[in-house]
Amino acid sequence: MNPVEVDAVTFAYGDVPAVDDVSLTVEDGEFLGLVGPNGSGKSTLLKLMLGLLRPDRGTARLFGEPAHEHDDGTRVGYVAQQSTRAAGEMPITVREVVRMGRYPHVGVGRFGSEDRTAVAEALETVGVSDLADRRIGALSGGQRQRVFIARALASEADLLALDEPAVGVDADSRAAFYDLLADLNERSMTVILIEHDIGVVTERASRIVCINREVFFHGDPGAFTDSDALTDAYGANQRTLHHDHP
Ligand SMILES: Nc1ncnc2c1ncn2[C@@H]1O[C@H](COP(=O)(O)OP(=O)(O)OP(=O)(O)O)[C@@H](O)[C@H]1O
Repeated sequence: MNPVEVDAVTFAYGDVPAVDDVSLTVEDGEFLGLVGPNGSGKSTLLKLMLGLLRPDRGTARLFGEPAHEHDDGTRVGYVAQQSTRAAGEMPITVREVVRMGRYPHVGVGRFGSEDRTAVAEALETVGVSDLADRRIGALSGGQRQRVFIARALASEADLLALDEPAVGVDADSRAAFYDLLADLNERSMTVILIEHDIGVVTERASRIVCINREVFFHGDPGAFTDSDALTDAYGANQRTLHHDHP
């Protein structure tokens, strides 16, 4: 079953159009890079895919269900724009953040040894076990992103959706973080990454979608680099679009 299927989705914030007639499938195990200029609708499209917004027209399905009905907190790990920065204000430890990933599984029940093991393994996988008892605010931006990935892993997510997760993080930590994403993807995690650094995405993603309200390109990274999609999308006057891409 495909993690994400959006069909002819259109969305506006009041009279501000954000996404126009976008159809897109994210297949199990792929690493999708979602790119486009500022304000081109990337975050909005991701929220539509995850059911955090409901389309004005068209349909969005998440693991086969209407996306907005998929609200049980499992299968999807979402790292929203700036969320790692906001987390810096939270007076809780790294381990506590990762434990939150178990809540959908634990429900009103007790946190058992299986849950503790899942948390420990998630911390280990992203390489932050030694920081587990530190306050999240005492971590660097790069370390914090890893903690959010660990939370998703602890929740046994099959899909990681990240909205510019590395804003404000130094170049070395960013590269290491993206390598971690590529690693997880190789171990069968489906990844959707919004990223403004085109180099980062074309190096690591298996497929690229470039949007500026509409889809300008959808295909493999090599073809994207060789195409005019980038210039078209970035140069587009949105009301007088002229392009040949589906
Ligand atoms: N909550 C909101 N209320 C009103 N308009 C919004 C809201 N969020 C986004 N928009 C508008 O919708 C359009 C698409 O925004 P969106 O954040 O999806 O783009 P983006 O490609 O993710 O941008 P960026 O790369 O700058 O983060 C923009 O014109 C933006 O100003």
